[in-house]
Amino acid sequence: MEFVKNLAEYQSERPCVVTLGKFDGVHRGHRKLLKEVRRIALENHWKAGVFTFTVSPQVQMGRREAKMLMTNEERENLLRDLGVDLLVECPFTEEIRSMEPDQFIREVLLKRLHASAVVAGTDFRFGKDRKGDADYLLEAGKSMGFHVSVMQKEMDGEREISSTYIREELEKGHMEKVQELMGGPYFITGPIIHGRHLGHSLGFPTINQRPAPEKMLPPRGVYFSRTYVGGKVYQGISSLGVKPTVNSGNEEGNETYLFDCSLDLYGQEAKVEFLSFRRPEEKFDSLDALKNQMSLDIESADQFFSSSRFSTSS
Ligand SMILES: Cc1cc2nc3c(=O)[nH]c(=O)nc-3n(C[C@H](O)[C@H](O)[C@H](O)COP(=O)(O)O)c2cc1C
Ligand SMILES: Nc1ncnc2c1ncn2[C@@H]1O[C@H](COP(=O)(O)OP(=O)(O)OP(=O)(O)O)[C@@H](O)[C@H]1O
Repeated sequence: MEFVKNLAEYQSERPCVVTLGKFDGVHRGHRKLLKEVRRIALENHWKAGVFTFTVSPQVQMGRREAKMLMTNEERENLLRDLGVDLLVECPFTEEIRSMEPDQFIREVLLKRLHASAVVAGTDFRFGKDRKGDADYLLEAGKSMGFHVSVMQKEMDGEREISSTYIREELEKGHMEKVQELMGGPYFITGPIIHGRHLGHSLGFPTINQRPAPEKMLPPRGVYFSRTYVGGKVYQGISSLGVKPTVNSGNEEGNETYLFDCSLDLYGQEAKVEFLSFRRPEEKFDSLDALKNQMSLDIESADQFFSSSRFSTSS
């Protein structure tokens, strides 16, 4: 996949079919557009392109409402896996914000991306003050000679699937619903770091991760999870939160007890999928009480994996 960060210095030689937007979470609605992009690209031997914006972690730090379902890197990796050939990640600068729709089409879509086709949802807006819409794009396509596909919104019953809808469900810890809307489980990625090494003495060693500051997290608590690390997949149980029983700090982290794993995994990248919420995080009076609860959690995870559709995937 070609990855372009500096649009001003880029000019595609080959034609492309492109879809545009934030694509946070790369949900089922987005996937519908991407499928159409791939179809058109294959049919015409064009590049399958996505134009999106860089989300600045600095701007978002500490602003809960601005948190993202995916980091830029997670989105990039997923788009690559979904068959995107060209990803343009553009900072949301004043220059871009103030472009009239016509100027955006000529300068960005035609000149820089060499777009021969554009794919968008019915509510797509672009250009200064969001003046450009799907109808504008269709008209421009006719007069300037590029194809436009406007796709109906993918629905969940009466409600349109959107990143906003998924954020609402994530805040409630409805992981099954989030998975259904996204088209895959909610996950975090990051290196395995050192914890306080208490896990071994408790009898439940865990891998520790610190999620990216801009990453939106489900409620603090215990989740049945699946982890990809070192080329393997493990079932397990994760605890997301601040560990109030053993910690006085407020730094949020994720700990995962992997079933059937005794490897040293420090420093490796891991992807942890949160499949189902089990219970909220608690502050226990003693380590023994915490340990008893962890045993119960692990028992319930065994049941979850043997009775659920995740039972065959480890
Ligand atoms: C299944 C599971 C449930 C947990 N639940 C809680 C909890 O409710 N409250 C809490 O303070 N810590 C909880 N923890 C975190 C433990 O406190 C933590 O794993 C232990 O202290 C080891 O930490 P360390 O890796 O930093 O050594 C849980 C951990 C796991 C694996
Ligand atoms: N449910 C959907 N079905 C089909 N296309 C969609 C759907 N949701 C968004 N799109 C289209 O995907 C592109 C990118 O959408 P974008 O990520 O900006 O919006 P969104 O998912 O609705 O998020 P938000 O809730 O933040 O507005 C746009 O062309 C948009 O119309």
